[in-house]
Amino acid sequence: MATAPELPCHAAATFDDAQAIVRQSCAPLGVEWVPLAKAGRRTLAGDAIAQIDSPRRDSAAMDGFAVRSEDFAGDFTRFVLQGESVAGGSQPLPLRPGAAMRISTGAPIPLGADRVVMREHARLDGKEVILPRTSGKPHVRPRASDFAKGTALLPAGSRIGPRAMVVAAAADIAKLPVWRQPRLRVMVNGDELVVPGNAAPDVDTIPDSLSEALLLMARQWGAKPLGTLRSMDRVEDLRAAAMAAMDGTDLIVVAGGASHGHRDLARRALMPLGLRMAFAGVAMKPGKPLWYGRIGRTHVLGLPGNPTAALTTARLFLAPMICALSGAGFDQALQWSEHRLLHDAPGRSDRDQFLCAAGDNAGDGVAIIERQEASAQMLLARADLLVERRAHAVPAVAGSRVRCLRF
Ligand SMILES: Nc1nc2c(c(=O)[nH]1)N[C@H]1C(S)=C(S)[C@@H](COP(=O)(O)OP(=O)(O)OC[C@H]3O[C@@H](n4cnc5c(N)ncnc54)[C@H](O)[C@@H]3O)O[C@H]1N2
Ligand code: MOO
Repeated sequence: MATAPELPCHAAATFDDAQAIVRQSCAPLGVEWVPLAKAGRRTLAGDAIAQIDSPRRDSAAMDGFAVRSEDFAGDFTRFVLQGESVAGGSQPLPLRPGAAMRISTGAPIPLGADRVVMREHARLDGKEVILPRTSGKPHVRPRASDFAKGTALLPAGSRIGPRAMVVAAAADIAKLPVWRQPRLRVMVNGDELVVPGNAAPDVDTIPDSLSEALLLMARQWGAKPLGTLRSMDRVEDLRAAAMAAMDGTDLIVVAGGASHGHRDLARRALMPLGLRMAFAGVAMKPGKPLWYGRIGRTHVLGLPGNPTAALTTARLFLAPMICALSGAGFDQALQWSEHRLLHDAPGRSDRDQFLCAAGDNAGDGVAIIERQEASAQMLLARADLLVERRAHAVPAVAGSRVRCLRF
């Protein structure tokens, strides 16, 4: 890791350098075994292996009658009824020649039978049943025809969502090896900040609009949010908050206090705790004050205080960090896609820009939102994409394709 730059810092790193530093610094935290019920949204650290065959035995695919195909003598044949096989029942006796066994979907097929005639095609007559000759599907699911015991059903690296959960449960897996979730704490600082819902009576205050959003983003990308610590604009306050934040935490996100103001104290407060900086300042817009370092094993990401800048940089840095720490891989959160610009995008910038934009619902069009102020917040209500405009890029005309990230 690079050594701590002197304060005040300049926009030291390029966006690509900063991404490379963070990518290299964030390795998966370790493996733990969790019960299936706790495995949702976690990332597999090893393959999920089938513990049983599915189906477990040759089974009926329909409710009806199990028969031998060779017993059919004409278009309709009369069979003697021989007991019943039900789902959850044990293997029935072998089917006698000329007999039909009542059977339900999922029930084991008696030895000798090779076909199930559906219930709705059968005519019962006392202790016998008259069945039509059918040449279609035999309605038998052979043992292990879905998967066999020992098969790797979900590869390491899969995220457990509802579909994977069905597969793991069907495989009779009790516990899964998953990567440990990074435990994350948010620190916000500012004398002006109050818990949302408490600002109205005092014009000197504003709602803390970042804490819950950052915790939510963290949870969405696979972290275990531990909560927020708020502090006033005093070094001692911040330091006390940071000491509390360190406890059992893998990743601290500090929002605000990142810039050059004499009250922007975040790094100054954390230095005596052993903070080692990797970069402070990135040539990007928004996000110039972004910084990253470590205190021991704890990662510390410093976001600019301006809310849209904070959320944009969190999407570009925090989300991939969480994915990397939780075994899903840094790039899991950086799935760029190309969209068609709905208007000209003029202007060259000397910094890489990541602009709030709105996709059109119908196609792959995207419109950059006009007022791009890092302190603005209302635009986030409709900014579902970030458009990348690299430094010194030539102006883009309507219809050209731009790289975008889901925001
Ligand atoms: N002289 C300079 N001034 C500024 C620079 C610069 O390079 N030189 N950079 C500007 C940029 S870019 C940004 S972004 C901001 C970032 O400043 P800080 O990270 O130090 O953030 P604060 O000063 O603490 O706050 C800035 C602004 O954001 C509001 N804020 C902070 N936290 C929250 C929160 N949790 N919820 C809602 N709003 C929050 C805070 O009230 C301030 O209005 O600095 C520029 N200045
Ligand atoms: O870059 Mo600041 O992060 O523009 O608002």
